[in-house]
Amino acid sequence: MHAHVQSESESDPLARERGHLAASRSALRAMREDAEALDIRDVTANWVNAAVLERQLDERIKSLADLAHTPLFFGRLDYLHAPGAEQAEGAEGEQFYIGRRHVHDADGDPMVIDWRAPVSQPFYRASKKDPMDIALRRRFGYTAGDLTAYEDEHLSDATEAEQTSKLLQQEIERPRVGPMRDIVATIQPEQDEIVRSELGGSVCVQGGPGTGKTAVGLHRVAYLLYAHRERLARTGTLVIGPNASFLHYIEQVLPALGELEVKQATVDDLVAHVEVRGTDDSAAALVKGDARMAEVLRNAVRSHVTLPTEPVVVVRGSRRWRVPAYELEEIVRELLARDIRYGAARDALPQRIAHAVLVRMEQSGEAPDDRVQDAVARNAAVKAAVKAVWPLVEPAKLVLRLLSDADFLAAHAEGVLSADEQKAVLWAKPARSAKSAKWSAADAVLIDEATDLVARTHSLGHVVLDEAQDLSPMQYRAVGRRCTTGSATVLGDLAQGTTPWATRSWDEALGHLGKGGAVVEELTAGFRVPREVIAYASRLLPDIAPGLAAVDSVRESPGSLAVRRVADIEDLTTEDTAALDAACLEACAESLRQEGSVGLIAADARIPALAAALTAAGVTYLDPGEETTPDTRLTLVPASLAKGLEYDYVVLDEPSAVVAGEPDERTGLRRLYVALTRAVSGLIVVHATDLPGQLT
Ligand SMILES: Nc1ncnc2c1ncn2[C@@H]1O[C@H](COP(=O)(O)OP(=O)(O)OP(=O)(O)O)[C@@H](O)[C@H]1O
Repeated sequence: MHAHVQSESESDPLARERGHLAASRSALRAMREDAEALDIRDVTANWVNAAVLERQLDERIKSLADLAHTPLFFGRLDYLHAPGAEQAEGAEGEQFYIGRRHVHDADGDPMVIDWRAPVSQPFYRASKKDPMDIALRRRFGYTAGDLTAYEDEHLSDATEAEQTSKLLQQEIERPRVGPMRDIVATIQPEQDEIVRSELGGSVCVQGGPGTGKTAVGLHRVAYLLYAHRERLARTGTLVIGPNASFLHYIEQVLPALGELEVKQATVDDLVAHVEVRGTDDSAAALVKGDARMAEVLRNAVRSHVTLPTEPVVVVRGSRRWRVPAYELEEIVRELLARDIRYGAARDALPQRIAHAVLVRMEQSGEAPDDRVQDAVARNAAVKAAVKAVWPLVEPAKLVLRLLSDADFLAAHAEGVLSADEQKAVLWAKPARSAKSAKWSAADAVLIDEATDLVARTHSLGHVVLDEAQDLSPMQYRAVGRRCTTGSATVLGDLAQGTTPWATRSWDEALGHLGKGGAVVEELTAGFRVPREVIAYASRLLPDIAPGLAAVDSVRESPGSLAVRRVADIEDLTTEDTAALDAACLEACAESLRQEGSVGLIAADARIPALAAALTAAGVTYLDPGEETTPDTRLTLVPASLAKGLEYDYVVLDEPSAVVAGEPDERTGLRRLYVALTRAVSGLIVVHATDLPGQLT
C-alpha cells in the first residue's frame, strides 16, 4: 500500500508536491508542539524571568500557527549545485521550498525556507539571462488553501521560451477584498532589488499609482528585520503613512509576514506635542513648512542665552570663591560654539562653573574631589547664574511667542523671512497660552523642531516613509531626526502631491530628510490600474508632473472605463443634485453586481449629499479604512482620503468638483489623478458639469 502511494506520487508531480506540503505542515505542527511542551519552570530563577520567557514563548507559539489561507510555501528552487558549492566537483543539486517562514523536520533539516533567506533570492531574481545556478523555478497555485497547480521555468534550458507567469497574472487580477495583502509570492525583480537593498543605505522610490511602492516598503521592513533582527529589535522600526485609514488598510501585511513589532504612525502622530485644533491658510502653511523656519527657531532658541556680566560667588564654610564675569563669558561662548543641544549645554554649564571654582580651590592649596565639584554645581549661586544665563526653554511657549509677537519674530527672522512671510505666519489673534492656542498641524511640526533644538530626538534603526511627496521640508526634517542614526525608505509619486508644499524634486526632499546620499529608484510597471483607465488618468500628467512617464500597466484584463454625463447642472453648490446623485447610485449598484470591493469617490464637499442619497436608498456603506464584509462592499471615499487605497470598482463623482475642492488648479488636477487611479477592474466617471479640459 505504502509503496503504491510512493510510486503514484513519483509519477504525479502534483501529488508529490502535495505530499511535501502535508509533511511540512506536520513538521510545523511538531515545531509548535515542541514549543508548547517546553517547561520553563526549571530554567528560570525567578518569576520576572519566567514572565518574560513565557511571553516570548507565547509569541513563538503564535508565530508557529499554521494559517489555513496562507500556504506554507509558494515556490520551489532546484539548484544545479548545492549553494556555495558551485566549484566543488560532483556537488549534487539541491531543492528548496520557498515560503513565508522557516520550517524544519525532526532532524533539523529545512522543509521550507524563509523567502528572505539568501538561497531564496533567485526565486525573485533569476532569469534566462542570469539563471543564478537554478535549473528549475516552480511556482505553486492554491485554491482555497489547497495546492492545485504549479508552473515551471527551466532557467538553464536555453531552448525553453521565456513566458510571463499565469500565476502572477492571476494574483494581480484577483478581486480585492479586505485589507492589503502581502506579495511575497510574486515580488518582481525590480521590486526585489529595493526590498533587499542594504540596511546601511537609504532608498527613495519614485513610482506612479499602483506600481507597488507601499508593498515594496512593507516587504523591505520584513526583509530588514530578518537580516538584522537583533540590531533592529534594539533600535526599532517605524512605518509612516498619510492618515489613520491608510494605516489601517496596510496594518495586516507585516503581521501576516510574521512581523508583529513594527510601529505605524502618521507624521502628525510623531509630532503630537500639542492638541491640533486649527488650520492654516496656504500662505501661512507654505512659510511654516519651509526649511528656513528651522533657522528662525534656532535663532530664537539661542537668543535665550545672555552673556554673563556678574561674577559668581560661591560660599563654602568660611571661604568665598569668585569666578569673574569674563571667565563665565568664556565658558558660555565655548558652549555656544559647540554643536550640542541647548538643553545639553544647559546641563553642562553648572559643572563647568564648578570646575572653575575647583581650580581656584586647588590653587589655594585645597584638594577637593568630585563630590565637592558636584556640591558646588548644586550651589544656589551657581544655579541662579545658570538660570539667568541659560534659562529653560519650553518649545511650545517659544513657538507661541514667535507666532504671536511680531517684534520677537522679526528679531529672529531678520534676513531669513521677508516682511510678508513674517506677516503670513503671525496669528491674527495672538493666543494667551500654549494650552488655549489653536495649534495647526504645521505648528506642531515647529514645536517638534524646537523640542529637538533643546533635546536630541530619539532615532530609530529604520523608517519607511510612504506618500512622502506630501511632506513639507519641516516635516521631512521631523522624520529625518527620527532616523539620524538609522536609514530610511522613502516612497512617493511627485504627480500625486496635493499639499501646498508638495515635493518638487526628490533630491531636495532627501536633503531635508538628511539623507542626501540616497539613491532614487523608479518603478514603472503598474499592478493595479487597468491599461485603459491609466491611459485616461495619464492625460493629466503633462499638467501635474511634466517629465514623469506614464505607468505601464502589466494587467492583461483591459478593465473597463465608462464616462457618463447626466442632466446638466451649472452650479453644484446651489442647484439640486438629485439627478447626479441618482446616477452615482446607479453606477454603484451596477458595480456591486460584480465581485469585489466598490469605492464611490467624490469631492469632500459632495460627501454629505451622497451619504444622504445612499441612506435614503437603503444602501449601507463603509468609511475608508473600515473592512469590507460580504454584505457591505461599498465605501464612500472623500477624495482627500483616497490616496494609497484601492477598490475593484470605482465610481468617481463629478471630476470638476474634485478639482474645485483644492486651492489651485494644479493641486486639483493632482487630486483628480489620485481619484482616477484607485480602480483595479473598472472605473465609471459620472458628471453633470463639464469635465476638466485635460480629460476630453
Ligand atoms: N509584485 C506584485 N505582485 C502582485 N501584486 C502586486 C505586486 N506589486 C504590487 N502589487 C499590488 O498592486 C497594488 C498596488 O500596490 P501599492 O498599493 O503598493 O502601490 P503604490 O505604488 O503604493 O500605489 P499608490 O501610488 O497609489 O499609493 C496592490 O494591490 C499590490 O498588492
